[in-house]
This record gives sequence, structure tokens and C-alpha cells, in this order.
Amino acid sequence: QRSGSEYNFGSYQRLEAIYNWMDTLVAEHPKLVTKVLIGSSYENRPMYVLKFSTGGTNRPAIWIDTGIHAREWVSPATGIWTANKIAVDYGKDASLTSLLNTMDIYMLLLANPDGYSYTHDNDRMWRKTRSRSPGSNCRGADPNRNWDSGFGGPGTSRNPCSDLYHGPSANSEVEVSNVVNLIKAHGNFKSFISVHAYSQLLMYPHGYSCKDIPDMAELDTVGQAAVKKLASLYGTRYEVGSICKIIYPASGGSIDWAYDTGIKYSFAFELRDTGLSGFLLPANQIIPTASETWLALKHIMEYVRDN
Ligand SMILES: CS(=N)(=N)C[C@@H](Cc1ccccc1)C(=O)O
Ligand SMILES: [Zn+2]
Repeated sequence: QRSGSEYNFGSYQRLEAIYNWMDTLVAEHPKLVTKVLIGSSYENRPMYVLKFSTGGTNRPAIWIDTGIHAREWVSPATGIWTANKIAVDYGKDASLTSLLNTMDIYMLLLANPDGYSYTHDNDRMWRKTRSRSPGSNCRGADPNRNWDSGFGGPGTSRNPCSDLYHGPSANSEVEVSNVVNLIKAHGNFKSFISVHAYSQLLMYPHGYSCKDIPDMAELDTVGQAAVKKLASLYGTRYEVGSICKIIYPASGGSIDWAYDTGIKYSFAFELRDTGLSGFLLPANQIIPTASETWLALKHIMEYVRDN
């Protein structure tokens, strides 16, 4: 279907509809957007990254992933709206256009496709991947505890039945190793942004330690300015801080790995709301959430472009 017409950005869509929509986005903006297959999930679903590029080779790049936790539906919904916004606004929004004339943006909209599918067909509250654990009837590892950053440390579990199960080893989840391989092969990412829900937070590393990172002051300043712009639309209030300090210790998280691998501008969003609806955010809040989040994302990307 044409992305501009039939696809309803204001509703939660099944995996198949999102994949179809990606194809229409590429078809409608062939000079800007390409679909890059970075590998398959545990259950053999393709993992596609949308690459926004106006040319060059291996330009400095910004990474955005949504949907790593399956039940956090407003995350991929926001990613889809954002991908469309970037495609539509290129050539119209001077700041975005200048960014895309010098940098690339990579978006992984469904970072945990097996889990996302499972929340539609089996268990709305599923969080993890769907991998099998030898010796256990429980399935899946937390893809946000499986990265090689303080792996197995505080805020994780070695019990395959726990929602915080870190997996048998770092990068054991193919959904994680597919991303790690791309980031390493590319080698020129300047920013790594992972979008979660809920709590209305904008966080920076670390989760595996509460010690301030060397770039803490800078990332905090960027974060504070970003959430100020977010709040300017509807007054939605976000808090800014390190993962460990602002919520809890969490080891093996993606943005900790990204930061420690040298990607300075690494952030995690926790979108709406603060617990009233939680993971079951009503669909009528998708577009408002995506619209306000865009102001924060744009601020971060502009800062990365200019620094
Ligand atoms: C509610 S939640 N599960 N999205 C919170 C999310 C916080 C976090 C984000 C990035 C890195 C580490 C930790 C998590 O526990 O994985
Ligand atoms: Zn999450």
C-alpha cells in the first residue's frame, strides 16, 4: 500500500503490515531510503534496517532502534512515524536536509521481531526474544541485557525464566549479534539511540555502573536541551540522567556497549507514559508521542551533526 495513504500511523500494526509499509516507503523515496537486510531473527524473520542516505560512502552515521522489548508497542509505532517524517521532510526542513547531506541515518524499526509477533498472537506482555534455553522450558533472553557491556552484572538474572535473563553469553541472541556485526563493520557511527517505553526518561550510559562516564556533563546538557524541546509541544515532562542513577542498575544494555565501543552520543528513550497505561498506551497517543519525541531526536541529531 502507499505509505502516505492506507497505512494508519495512529494505530498499532502487526509485523506483516510494518514490513509491507517499509517497502512502500522505499518505493516512494528511492533516492533516499534503502532497505538493508542485516540478518534473521531466531525464528528466521528478516531483520531490515532502513538506511537514509543521500550519497557518499560510509558517511558518519546515526543509529536508531525501536522495538527491542516486544511489549513496548509505542516504540516501533514512534519509529515508523519518525521514518516517514524523515523521508517526507528531507528537502523541506533545512536542518534535516543539511544533516542528511553529510550523515546517514540507520533505523531498525523491529529490533525483536519474534517477540513483537508473539505479543500480537500469544502474550501481549512478552518482553524478551523467543530463543530456546537448553535445560529449561522457559523461552527467550532479555535483548537489552545481552550486549557485551558488563555482561551478567547487576540488574540481570541467570534464570532463563526471568524477564531479566541475560542469555548464556554476550551476543548469544542473534537479534543482538546482527546489530553488533553491522555497527562494527560500518565503524563510523557517531550516535546510538535505543527507544523503549515507558517512564518518560532520556538516559545516557552507564547502566552497569553508577560511576559518572567521562562525557557525562556533555550528554546531560544535550539531554536536558532535548527534553526541553520535547516538552514545548504538549508539556510532556521527561527526566534526564544515567540509566543506573535514574532507574536502576542494568548490565548488558545496548547503549552501554555502544558508548564503550566509542559511540559517544549514546542515549535511551523511555517514551510515554509514567505508568497510568504503561505498556498498554492507547493508540490515540501514538502520533502525539512520536511528534514530541521528534523534537528531542532532531535536537540530538543536530548536535551530533555539529560536533
Ligand atoms: C521499561 S524498560 N524495560 N524499557 C527499562 C529499560 C531501561 C534501560 C534502557 C537502556 C539500557 C538499559 C536499561 C530496561 O530495563 O531494559
Ligand atoms: Zn524496554
